[in-house]
Amino acid sequence: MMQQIYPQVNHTYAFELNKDMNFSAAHYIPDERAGVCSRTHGHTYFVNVTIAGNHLDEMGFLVNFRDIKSIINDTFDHTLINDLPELKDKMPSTELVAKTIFDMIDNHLNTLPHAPKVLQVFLRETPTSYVIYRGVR
Ligand SMILES: Nc1nc2c(c(=O)[nH]1)N=C([C@H](O)[C@H](O)COP(=O)(O)OP(=O)(O)OP(=O)(O)O)CN2
Ligand SMILES: [Zn+2]
Repeated sequence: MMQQIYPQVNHTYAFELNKDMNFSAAHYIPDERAGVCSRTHGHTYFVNVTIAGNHLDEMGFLVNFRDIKSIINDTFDHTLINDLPELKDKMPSTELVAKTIFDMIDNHLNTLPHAPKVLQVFLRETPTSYVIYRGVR
């Protein structure tokens, strides 16, 4: 799909996992300064999530790739992002969608006893526009 090299995160964890995926969704930026982007339009978003940790679960997984895909697709695929409760009262910009994905993955990882960490969410909205979110450190 996206066989692409993403910007790397410096860390000292023993394991690093990356999951690529895409989802289709519509949005609009409800501000006239956004110009044509204030009209409802669609994208095929491309996502790369970077997760790291020092310990694995009983299956030898840092985290199940399929769980990461489900968390994102079940929320965003074939939606109007403006209507999602996850972005209530927020603009559905690439920046805030990337942060929302990061926070959703972070919440899931915090339920796992071996405590992997999400380090980076790369979100491409168009062939020429993408955002990276790494959380507040
Ligand atoms: N900082 C941001 N700027 C813009 C966002 C955003 O989320 N964050 N979003 C938009 C629009 O939603 C639009 O979908 C993307 O804009 P743009 O990159 O201009 O898309 P194009 O395909 O038209 O880009 P070209 O390089 O001109 O082909 C706007 N800005
Ligand atoms: Zn857009």
